[in-house]
Amino acid sequence: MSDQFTFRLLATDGDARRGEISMPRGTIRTPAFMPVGTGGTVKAMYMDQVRELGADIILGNTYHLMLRPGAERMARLGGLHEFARWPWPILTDSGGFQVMSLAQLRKLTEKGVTFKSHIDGVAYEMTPERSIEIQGLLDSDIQMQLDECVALPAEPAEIERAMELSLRWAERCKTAFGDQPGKAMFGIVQGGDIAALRVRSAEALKAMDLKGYAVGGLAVGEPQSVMLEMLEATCPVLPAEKPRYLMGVGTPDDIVKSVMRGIDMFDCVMPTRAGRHGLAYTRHGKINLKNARHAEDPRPLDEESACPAARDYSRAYLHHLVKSGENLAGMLLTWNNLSYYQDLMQGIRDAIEAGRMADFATETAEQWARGD
Ligand SMILES: Nc1nc2c(CCNCC3CCCC3)c3[nH]c(NCCc4ccccc4)nc3cc2c(=O)[nH]1
Repeated sequence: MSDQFTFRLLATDGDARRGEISMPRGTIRTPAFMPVGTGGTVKAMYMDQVRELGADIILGNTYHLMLRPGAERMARLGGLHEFARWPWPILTDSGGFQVMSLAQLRKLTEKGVTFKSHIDGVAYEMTPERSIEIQGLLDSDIQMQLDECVALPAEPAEIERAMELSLRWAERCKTAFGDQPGKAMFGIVQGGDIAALRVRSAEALKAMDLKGYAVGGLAVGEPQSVMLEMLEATCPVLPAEKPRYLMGVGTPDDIVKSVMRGIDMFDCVMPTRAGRHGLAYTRHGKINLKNARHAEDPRPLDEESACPAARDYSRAYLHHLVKSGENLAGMLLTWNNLSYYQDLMQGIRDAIEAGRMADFATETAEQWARGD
């Protein structure tokens, strides 16, 4: 059977890449932003709205879904695509990052991590093998290896230990995943803020000949400059013909700068979480609709947007909804924010094809700085 997971480079502009991932469930245009659908839902959105905004792929969360409704139950219900009515590609994180940030009483050993559910205190063990098994039960299209991500700043010895453990877990995940045509398992580069460890991690993962590579261990408290330096150290080592996914990133500015250093895929809770907290992302920068200055502003967020949430509602109305705690506030602002992020990605893809990524970066930064 011909390989059903392919990545094609369509254009490059400096280190920026315009590409396309083809999978049985659909095509992913890169650079891509992947909306986060933690518990099988992109919060405050209907799935067909998410699709209409231009999302080719969404994220699911192994940690949340294994706790509720449960991986075996999800499989009995036909898998996550059927459950959530999203027939296109889904990428699932391995759960390790969420365990370390959400679960209680975590114990990490060579074998894996044991923890108690933050929902009902039930004890679980997550090993590389079980993480891949759960992602398979969810019928995930792109599965992430189980890894250990350390928060920064951290001691070099600690960063090295976690990086080397993650490499051993990558081997175990590769073995557990086996050969699943049409699906992919991505390795995750670790190494904290130490370039030499990043290079060692990337070289070792490259030797495993995986279908794609994530850069993890970033957006965990380090300055943007350090994150960008780590990308400059890591991306040149990764195979050019495989996709690169920067986990948990980020703001529009993070995304533009990371694309220019060779990243193809992004995920972040920012646009959805911020939307539920009254924050709007627009071409002119971030707007906090809680602020009283919007109370009588009749203008929409962005009259040139194709998204009704950005074009048809006054800031005064959005301010009212936010102050009143209305559900519609989170719905409209999430709709606006995801629309803005997908428009940003479309702008980036067009700019790379036109060989004008540097100009695009300058223009967008000027617009954000202008505010309104
Ligand atoms: N396996 C793994 N996952 C990581 C993640 C989770 C990515 N989103 C997963 C989705 C799956 C479902 C939920 C999320 C990260 N997220 C961040 N930063 C988020 C920073 C942030 C925090 C809050 C708001 C905005 C940004 N760094 C990350 C590093 C790693 C990593 O090394 N390994």
